Amino acid sequence: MNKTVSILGSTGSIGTQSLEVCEKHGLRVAALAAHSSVEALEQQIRKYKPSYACIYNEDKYSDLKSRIGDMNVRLLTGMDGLCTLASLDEADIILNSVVGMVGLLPTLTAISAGKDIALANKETLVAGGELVMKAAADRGVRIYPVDSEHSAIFQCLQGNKRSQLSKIILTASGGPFFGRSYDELKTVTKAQALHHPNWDMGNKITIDSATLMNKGLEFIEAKWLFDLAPDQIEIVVHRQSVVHSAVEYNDYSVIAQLGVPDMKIPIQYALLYPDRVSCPTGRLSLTDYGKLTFEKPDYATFKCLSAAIEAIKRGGAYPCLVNSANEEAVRAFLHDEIEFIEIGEIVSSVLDKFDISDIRTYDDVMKSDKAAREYVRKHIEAK
Ligand SMILES: NC(=O)C1=CN([C@@H]2O[C@H](COP(=O)(O)OP(=O)(O)OC[C@H]3O[C@@H](n4cnc5c(N)ncnc54)[C@H](OP(=O)(O)O)[C@@H]3O)[C@@H](O)[C@H]2O)C=CC1
Ligand SMILES: CC(=O)[C@@H](O)[C@H](O)COP(=O)(O)O
Ligand SMILES: [Mn+2]
Repeated sequence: MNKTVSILGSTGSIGTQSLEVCEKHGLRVAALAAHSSVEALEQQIRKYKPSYACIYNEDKYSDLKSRIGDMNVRLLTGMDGLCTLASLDEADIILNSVVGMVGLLPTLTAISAGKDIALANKETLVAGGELVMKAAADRGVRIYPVDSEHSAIFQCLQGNKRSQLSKIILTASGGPFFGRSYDELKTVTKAQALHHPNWDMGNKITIDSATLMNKGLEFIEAKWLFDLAPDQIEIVVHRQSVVHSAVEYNDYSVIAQLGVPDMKIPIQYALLYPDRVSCPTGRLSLTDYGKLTFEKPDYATFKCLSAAIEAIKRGGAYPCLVNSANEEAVRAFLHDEIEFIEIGEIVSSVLDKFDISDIRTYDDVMKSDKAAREYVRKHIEAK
């Protein structure tokens, strides 16, 4: 497996698991990037000896630079640095696992450079899905999904005709608050929201799972990755996170992908596609689970989910607006500025506050992003 990988977001949940996969299969790590985690990035640079590293936060640059003075690595910073790592000559594939729509420009840069992408950063496709998919098609670049549900769908498509797909079944764990009423959600705490039943992930996506915004983002991500109409996507709550998603074909045969809830499986499939070799994880024992359950989501209680679906049905800038509003609302919740219940209120209010506008360029995305964030910040300050 002599592939070379550039990892954006290497100190996070996906990034560290990707490094385990690289180590297990002898993939070379050409580049590592983080936002501010100087110590963790220093350790990774010492261990993996990349040619390039990037610390996005410019205030952390000199600290990291002095720590790694003895290492033969080119250290960069800021968005220019991140984009350099996204388009490295020596990388065969770029793994984008930064969090948030800040990952969009590196994704577009990787595509311009003709680099295949293993994409975990779902906000990229939510904010700029049409731009990304068109650019990838024009440049002949492959986007391998890392998100577990999208990897499952991608796996279920192998060996079948895309033209004979009738719909996909996108599974959702339901998060820590599945079954709670709207009133019950008013008193949940940050610690409870950060406790996902099945997955150990970064804070932002863990909150998204609790509000079910994650499933809304994944609905939009699936629309773009697999060229689906919204009515071809059915969301099913499956509490055990063993069936990672499924595809129904025209003959009503449904093909699903199953496995233990461990991101190393989809990460490895994206990095080593189409090879299937031993993964550093456990085996699935269906008899240990005994029972797998499937239920309908509660769209009225989990307002983020319905807002995201409405946004992609309306199209234009709406998916970007709900995503950016969510990023700001989650940031505020994590900083104890708002309550959990307000995240859904804020995200859905965006649909009434902004008129439809087109997204034709990266600058259009950034304008909508700025407008949504300003709106949310003012809303929170005015409280
Ligand atoms: N975790 C999971 O199991 C899954 C995650 N995803 C998606 O993958 C992405 C990453 O999630 P996750 O790993 O959980 O998140 P984490 O918060 O654990 O990690 C985020 C990583 O991105 C880095 N980062 C953030 N912003 C920047 C930036 N501007 N420039 C460079 N690096 C940056 C962080 O650095 P630092 O440490 O310095 O902050 C960190 O390394 C998200 O989009 C998420 O939705 C999808 C499916 C599953
Ligand atoms: C592991 C992964 O892919 C996450 O996106 C996961 O799906 C989150 O679980 P939820 O189904 O609770 O959103
Ligand atoms: Mn997922």
